[in-house]
Amino acid sequence: MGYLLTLDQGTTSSRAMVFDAEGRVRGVAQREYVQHYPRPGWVEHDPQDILATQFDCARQVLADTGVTAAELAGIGITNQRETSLLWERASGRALAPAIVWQDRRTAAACERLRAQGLAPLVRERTGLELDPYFSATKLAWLLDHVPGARARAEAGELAFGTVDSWLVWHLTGGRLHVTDCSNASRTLLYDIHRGDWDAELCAALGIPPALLPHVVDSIGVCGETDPAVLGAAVPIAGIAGDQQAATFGQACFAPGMAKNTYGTGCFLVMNTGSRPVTSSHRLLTTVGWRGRGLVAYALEGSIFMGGAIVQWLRDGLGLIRSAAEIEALAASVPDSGGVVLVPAFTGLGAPWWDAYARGTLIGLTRGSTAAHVARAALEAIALQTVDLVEAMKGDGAAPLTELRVDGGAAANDLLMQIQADLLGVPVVRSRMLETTALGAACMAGLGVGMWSGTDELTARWQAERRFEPAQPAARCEALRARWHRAVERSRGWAEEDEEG
Ligand SMILES: Nc1ncnc2c1ncn2[C@@H]1O[C@H](COP(=O)(O)OP(=O)(O)O)[C@@H](O)[C@H]1O
Ligand SMILES: O=P(O)(O)OC[C@H](O)CO
Repeated sequence: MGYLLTLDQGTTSSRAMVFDAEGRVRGVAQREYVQHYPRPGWVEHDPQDILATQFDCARQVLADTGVTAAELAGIGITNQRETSLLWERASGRALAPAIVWQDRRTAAACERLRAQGLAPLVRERTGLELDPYFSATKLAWLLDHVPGARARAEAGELAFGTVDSWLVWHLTGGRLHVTDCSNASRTLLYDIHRGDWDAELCAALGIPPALLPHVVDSIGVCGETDPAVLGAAVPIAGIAGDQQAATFGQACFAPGMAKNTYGTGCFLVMNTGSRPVTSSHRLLTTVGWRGRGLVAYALEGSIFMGGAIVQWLRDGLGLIRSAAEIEALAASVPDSGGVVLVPAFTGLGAPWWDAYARGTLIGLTRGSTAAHVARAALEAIALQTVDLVEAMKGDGAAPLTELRVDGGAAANDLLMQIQADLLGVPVVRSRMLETTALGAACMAGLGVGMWSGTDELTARWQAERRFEPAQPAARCEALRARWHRAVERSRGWAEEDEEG
């Protein structure tokens, strides 16, 4: 009974990991799956792909490690957030592709809701922006476009969920329709102060409450799996959105501690303690985690394109054959030669929140090369992060003494050095890069009482490498000023109605 299994359902891949009682990784299995871009600005996943890749990974990692389901003390689930699914309660069948967090099809709907004056109420109750990023307008779109869905939803025949709910539904053979408070806090429908769904927002956004899952703690047992899925009933003991889980996995337990995850997007999350802090710089206020006596809120800066820029250089432009190749290409030039890439491919998130911004490559000259574009791509990831750190400072957060980092693109040493230079504070890469899965494992470990508290987790956290700032501040200021000029040029570009 000494093992924990985590399911980490990410934007581009599903992963499963087995941890032992000391928090050591015993095995990992990963499967990429297909991204669908049916129209400009749209991003979809096949709900069956999500299930199949995730459950395959779970079975694979158990087989590889020789750990049986009966030896699992608990399961921790962590997931790409906001991505929205609608399914039939009777059959568990999804009625449409999942609308992914990056999808912009509801930009015009958000615009209309803003025009009705809804934004201040949304911000006050949910801590979020009225942006297509979040779940509720995606769900409303599904209800309006899947034939008969609205009437069936009103009749209680359908269920909505973010990816955690979808996984739990199928892990429990349809017995449990739940989401945890961190995922709920990304829907636009959850009052983060009262800790419950908000009837007024549901009405304003056209969401029948009968669709919504029951909200549970992030830490604690909420049910157990159907033995048919993994071979034995296993307690589901932790659930959290992937960025909250990564914050937990980075042991950012004290207020003021922050981490940045460089995955598909980049997500800077700062623990603000047991009370929500309101941002005046368009950062999000979100639930960190709750359960077993712990409560944390967080300020978050969300960037839609992080490592995904590197994927685009690989798949869209063919400039590199693998993500890792970008480092050598970008390092072959001392700077970007004046080239700036604003990766507003799916609009801009914090602190701009411009659903109509689009990708902009500017400053090209006859001397510009693929290497300059590669360097501009890495700089863009780092410059977006600097904007978030500045916004946090503006919100009264104490200046960061260091930034803890993780995620796939954090493996890139050049990117990490550029980040430290531009931030002017050390960037510390944790030994464990899979902090999302680790965070979910820790939550599950606390949830089943295998671990006593966060002190144990803090003691286990280790840095792998520290990147010290090495560039003069004046040069960094000049780069930021040029970046902001380019951002201005990217804004408000898409004018066509992409709602379809
Ligand atoms: N060496 C690298 N340099 C820059 N980006 C990288 C590197 N390795 C992976 N990436 C990027 O990291 C992302 C994958 O990170 P991951 O944490 O697995 O993302 P997610 O959880 O969002 O699926 C991809 O977008 C990929 O392009
Ligand atoms: O799958 P990731 O790691 O890119 O994370 C996605 C975020 O949860 C979206 O908010």
